[in-house]
Amino acid sequence: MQTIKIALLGFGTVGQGVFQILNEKKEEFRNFFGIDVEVVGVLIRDVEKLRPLPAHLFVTDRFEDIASIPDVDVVFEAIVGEEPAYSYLTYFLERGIHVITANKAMFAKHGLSLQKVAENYDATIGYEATTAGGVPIIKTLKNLLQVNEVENIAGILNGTSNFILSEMRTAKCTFEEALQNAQDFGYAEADPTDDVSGKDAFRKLMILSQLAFGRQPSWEDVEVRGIQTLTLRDIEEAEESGMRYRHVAEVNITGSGNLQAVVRPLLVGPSHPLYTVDGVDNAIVIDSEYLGKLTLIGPGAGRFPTGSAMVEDFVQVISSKPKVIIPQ
Ligand SMILES: NC(=O)C1=CN([C@@H]2O[C@H](COP(=O)(O)OP(=O)(O)OC[C@H]3O[C@@H](n4cnc5c(N)ncnc54)[C@H](OP(=O)(O)O)[C@@H]3O)[C@@H](O)[C@H]2O)C=CC1
Ligand SMILES: N[C@@H](CC=O)C(=O)O
Repeated sequence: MQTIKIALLGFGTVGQGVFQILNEKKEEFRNFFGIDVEVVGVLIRDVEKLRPLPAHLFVTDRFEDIASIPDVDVVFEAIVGEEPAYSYLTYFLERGIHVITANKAMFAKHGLSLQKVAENYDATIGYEATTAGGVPIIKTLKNLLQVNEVENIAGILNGTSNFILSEMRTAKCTFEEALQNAQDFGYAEADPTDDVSGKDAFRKLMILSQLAFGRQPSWEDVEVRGIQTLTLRDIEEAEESGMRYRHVAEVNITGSGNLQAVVRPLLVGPSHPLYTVDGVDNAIVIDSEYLGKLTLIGPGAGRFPTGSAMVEDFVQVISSKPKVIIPQ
């Protein structure tokens, strides 16, 4: 049986989710695809940290160690920030190694360039997990775009912000308490300022814009506001008047072909499609030419939803690339 060798970059919330799912699905990979899946190396930053990893598994803080493992087929990347992630992924793609990433800070800026590298070297880059956690927004948009022009995308793209707003409203906790809970659940970014300032939702919106419209608006033209200034009183007052705060990111194309985007807290009423979306869920409303409005809702962050999105990309890679699975 053929063995697919995997390297993991990052072993935090997301990396651990991927590792666990790959292990739990070993039998299915054997039965359905006729492959053995083996994690051959894990890159982390701090080798002193205790980790739930088998003792025999190769763990290192040196990229060169991972890069020199022979015959790696697929790399999962779940580290933090633009660099060194962009350089690492370029390195693998240029060697024809398939890459699956959850790193939206890197992908919003360098996604297009990485996709070109992947194409040039007959490799694949999967990025479902960069946007809306476990919600299959990237594959849905790709499908839809085969027939439709997209006109507008609007949604809740940051699970931490939605979780905080929901906790403040339902459990009456303070912003700080709710944020601490989101961090404890593994929803928040390493630097949660990115979540509550709207920056994380903005990056995801740019990834969606690139896919839906083939381009992004100029970043400096996009108004980006987060939820960090909302108080418990603001949220209570909204509730008293039958409204709820949602953190909404939106991009649309105008009649003259310009892109307009905005990221901000919005007051919505009961008839709004985002009114009932609570907790860590994300929701995206796509308005397109023939289909009209399609709404996707589901877990927008966390170990297993994000890990699942990455392993789904992996299945896509192994089932569509003949050079990964050599037909028997
Ligand atoms: N948490 C979530 O729900 C989601 C996260 N993401 C994205 O996935 C990525 C990972 O997130 P998450 O797992 O939550 O983050 P964590 O902080 O939990 O884990 C990050 C992991 O990457 C390692 N790491 C960080 N920087 C480097 C580096 N320069 N070189 C080598 N290893 C490094 C860390 O090593 P060490 O353990 O030694 O510190 C750690 O194992 C991020 O880009 C995030 O934006 C995407 C969707 C959802
Ligand atoms: N911090 C992010 C994680 C997923 O992308 C979020 O809360 O949405």
